Amino acid sequence: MDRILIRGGAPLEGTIPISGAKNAALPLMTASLLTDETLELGNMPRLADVGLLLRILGNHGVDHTIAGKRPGETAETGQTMRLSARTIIDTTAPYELVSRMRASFWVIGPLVARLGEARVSMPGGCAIGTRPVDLLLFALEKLGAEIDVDAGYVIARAPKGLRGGHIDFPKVTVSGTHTALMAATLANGTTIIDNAAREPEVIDLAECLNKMGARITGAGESRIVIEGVARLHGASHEVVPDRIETGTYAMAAAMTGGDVTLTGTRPQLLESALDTLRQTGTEVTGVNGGIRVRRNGQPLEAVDVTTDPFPGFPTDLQAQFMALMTRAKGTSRIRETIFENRFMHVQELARLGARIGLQGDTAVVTGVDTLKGAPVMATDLRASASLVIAGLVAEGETTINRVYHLDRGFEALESKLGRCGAAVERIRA
Ligand SMILES: CC(=O)N[C@H]1[C@@H](OP(=O)(O)OP(=O)(O)OC[C@H]2O[C@@H](n3ccc(=O)[nH]c3=O)[C@H](O)[C@@H]2O)O[C@H](CO)[C@@H](O)[C@@H]1O
Ligand SMILES: C=C(OP(=O)(O)O)C(=O)O
Repeated sequence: MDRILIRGGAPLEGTIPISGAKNAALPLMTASLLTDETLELGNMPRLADVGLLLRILGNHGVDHTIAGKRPGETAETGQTMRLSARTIIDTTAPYELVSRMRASFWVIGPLVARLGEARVSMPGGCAIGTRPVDLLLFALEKLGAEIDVDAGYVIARAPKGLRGGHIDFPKVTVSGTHTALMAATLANGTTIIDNAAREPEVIDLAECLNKMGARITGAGESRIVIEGVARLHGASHEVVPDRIETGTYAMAAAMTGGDVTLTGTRPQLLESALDTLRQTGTEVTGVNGGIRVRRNGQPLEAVDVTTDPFPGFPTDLQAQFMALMTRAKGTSRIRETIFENRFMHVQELARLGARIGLQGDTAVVTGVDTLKGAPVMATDLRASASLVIAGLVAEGETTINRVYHLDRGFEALESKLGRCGAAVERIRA
């Protein structure tokens, strides 16, 4: 297994291009199942999760091509992918593939909407929590699907097609909202989603679906209305910039006392996280085509944070912010409200000398003057990023094991950090 070796100490200085969002790319790819025409997706990140979803879609009969390099394209810039689900050859998504990535379960909505049936393995829990799919199934049932669970598979059937309905989510869920949106586009009649997730990735999916001929209004608000249509057609869409990658490098710049411009991204995608960063004493400004993050000499102030659905502080930046707070002046309380077990980075950060105590859903972080390099283990995707951020300022060498977690969601991490002066190197197994 590959490892990442970091020699801490250098402030990050320079420009980092931000990739297309993993968490938009994945649902957009599953949307290709809704039409027999070609869906073209630009600004697609090169990530392990994208590769795995291609395999899952391929199993259903989706053909794909990845456009050759365009002028100016580098390993750090997005690629263009074309997906064609002309004929669906299999409506089953097998355990072997679905168990490796939760988002692969999301094929269920498009499959049942277009073909009237889907058989998808239960995704199971993961390191950050149990992550049930009850609300996705609740949404499909509201649209008239019959749901059975047999031998670890969810079977959704709607032989006469889905019909519009009222989906009032008892809890905000991104995966539930994606599923409801995709399924309702081809349902007969009008669907109202209440308490919908408002994340930028939901807006991106809705915009792409509308380009494919769907009739969706209100994405980005708590109520989304979908007028069902008989069929969707091909379209071309650019994936929204990755706000989590943006926030991660913003925190890395703040941690190292550097000066970094993040290009190809927008402050509006992560206002809450950027405001929090400003409260730490970091200068954050919108610049033409990106965001500049600078901290020169001033100490980091401790700031309390609670994760929340968008527009709140994202759970996917909680670990990275915790890493930042390990070096702050004073004590920061970080409360996680979305996932019940998203604190596995705590013990790994402690190996580097961080002082963090856990009180139920809250981590209490007391800033220390120095972190010291050590071997650490990546436990999940964003936890891995927190170890990178800590490693960038730790004295000596930090080796991060189980890098495959990072490869799920951070495109070209070593070269993006390396071009800003960080000593980060991948040791291939
Ligand atoms: C691939 C992707 O886009 N992943 C993101 C997505 O995950 P995901 O879409 O899985 O997260 P959800 O918003 O659905 O989950 C939010 C909360 O609702 C719960 N829940 C969800 C569905 C359900 O049927 N029942 C239920 O109880 C979850 O366990 C969790 O506690 O949104 C999360 C919240 O912003 C992010 O952390 C993930 O990075
Ligand atoms: C938790 C994440 O992804 P997933 O939902 O695919 O596990 C994430 O992107 O931080």
